[in-house]
Amino acid sequence: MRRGSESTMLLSSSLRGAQQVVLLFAAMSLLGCCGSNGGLLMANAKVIEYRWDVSHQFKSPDCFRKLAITINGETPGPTIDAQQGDTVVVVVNNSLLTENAAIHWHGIRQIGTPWSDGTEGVTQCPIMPGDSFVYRFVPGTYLYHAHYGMQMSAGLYGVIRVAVPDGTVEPFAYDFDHSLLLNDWWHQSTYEQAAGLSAVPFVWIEEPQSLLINGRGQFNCALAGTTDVCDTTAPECSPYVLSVVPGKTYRLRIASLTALSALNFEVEGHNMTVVEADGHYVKPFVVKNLNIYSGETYSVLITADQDPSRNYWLAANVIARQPRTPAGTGILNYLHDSPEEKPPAATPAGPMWNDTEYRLAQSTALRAHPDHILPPPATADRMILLLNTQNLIDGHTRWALNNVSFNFPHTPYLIAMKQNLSDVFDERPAPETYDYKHYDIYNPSSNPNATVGTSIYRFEFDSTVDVVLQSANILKPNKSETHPWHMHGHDFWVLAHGMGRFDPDVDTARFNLVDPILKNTVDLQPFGWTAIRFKADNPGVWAFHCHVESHFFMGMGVVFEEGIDRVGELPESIMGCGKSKLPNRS
Ligand SMILES: O=C1O[C@H]([C@@H](O)CO)C(O)=C1O
Repeated sequence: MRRGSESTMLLSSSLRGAQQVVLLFAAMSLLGCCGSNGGLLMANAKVIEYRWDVSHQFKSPDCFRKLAITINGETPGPTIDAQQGDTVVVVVNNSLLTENAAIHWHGIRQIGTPWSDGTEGVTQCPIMPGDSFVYRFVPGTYLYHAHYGMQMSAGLYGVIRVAVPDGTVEPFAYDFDHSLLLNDWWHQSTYEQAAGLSAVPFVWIEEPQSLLINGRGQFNCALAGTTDVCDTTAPECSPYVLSVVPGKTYRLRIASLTALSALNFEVEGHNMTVVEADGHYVKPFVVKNLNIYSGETYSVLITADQDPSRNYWLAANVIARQPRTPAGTGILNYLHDSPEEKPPAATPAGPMWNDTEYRLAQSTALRAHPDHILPPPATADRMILLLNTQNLIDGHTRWALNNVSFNFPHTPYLIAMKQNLSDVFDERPAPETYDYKHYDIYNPSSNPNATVGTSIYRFEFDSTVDVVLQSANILKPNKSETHPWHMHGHDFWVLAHGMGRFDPDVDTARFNLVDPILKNTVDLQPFGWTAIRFKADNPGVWAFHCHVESHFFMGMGVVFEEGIDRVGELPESIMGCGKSKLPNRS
């Protein structure tokens, strides 16, 4: 079982160089080894080194030219391909001319290496020259992306695939393995977007211009008004083509790093069997359409068993918000002489965007694979209710949890706590609940004011915590939104989803304690609630936030701490900003 079988990093880097940060990942053995500070590399373990140069480049992923943040000139960046037991070394050269960077390894739990999580303001200072980090991987499908400002939607992202060790059999079989990374894409720069979100009056980012499949989309250049910046014939924006051999079975690792959009993905004419979610095996179930929220990964199996005399669409459609973006398309290619030949059918339109019941049905269908169930503790030591609201603070539109909108300090919490720095964050406990008996989730709040805060939730080490996310009406009447919540440093059990107001006296009876799936990202539906449980067993400080980049930017997140006294000496490499840089740190 994956939880508890991870072990601690064993390598550190001696590499140093101007503008370079060295990231080391050690994927440790699952096979019964390793206490919390030990670790053996598997007999056939490899060290895989990646050298990444992060820079601004003009790119045209959807045919429209725009400044993007790239890795080695590309967006998405390279796929990290490793096998459990391998050590992955990523040497990052920060060539952004005027910006820092931070890269979060999304889904990697960082047990024993909380400083390696890559979250600016929470676990580390932004990437500075000469830093070195150690990371570890467990098998599954994960993601990496910027966790600094709004650099994620500028293109700084990619996929991590960790294969099981040789000789380990997965609970399903396939012939080929492909990754499909889904993104949404705006033509406005993220700097303009951030300025608008912070402005009074508020300027919303609106819906994306395009949806991308593996970094490729097709914007209708006629709408751009000028051919100087938009060229539909640019090879960069030709559709992504997945070529298949009739009769073969494909594992598609479908991953979403959208900045805003929830998506529905389908392969025209082909059923998909869902077998993995967020790095955990699921009880297989068949779908024609897959809902996927930002920060989630799924593996599905498809068999190329359809009429081989034509091609088929790969299609992603916006759901959960009124779509103003055409489908993102690619081609499933049976015709090896004409890989880009358009399929002879209309682009799949996906389900109704506002069919919440349909989305809820998929979310509740996700169960742990019968042979890979790790049951949750039967009871929790603490329950936190988090009311998600949109608020006005001094005229600014913000998101808040229990009326506190998160504003993270630029001295990372992890460093502040280990170094006993004072005045970095509000040390009063963050609010545990809200007035759930009386709060009307179906109407805009009668008092939209909230406060901005930096307080956090502190857990007793190894305790069991339930968090219930409650969504509510936004500032406008008759509207509530969908939020994908992502937790750093942990996988959590998804105990239940429900519609309406969560009542702890009644709804805890609905918790699935038998075969809940472990995930790191979960959807919260409009006017609904989602209950999760986790063990506070990973010493460190961890963000838990809405994975909609603009919502996190507008305060939609909280911070958890557990076992800070068990965190070893911090590597100097993570320090180098804010108060932690000062020689006199008290
Ligand atoms: O945070 C958001 O702000 C807008 C809207 O609610 C206010 O214009 C929107 O759709 C969001 O998701």
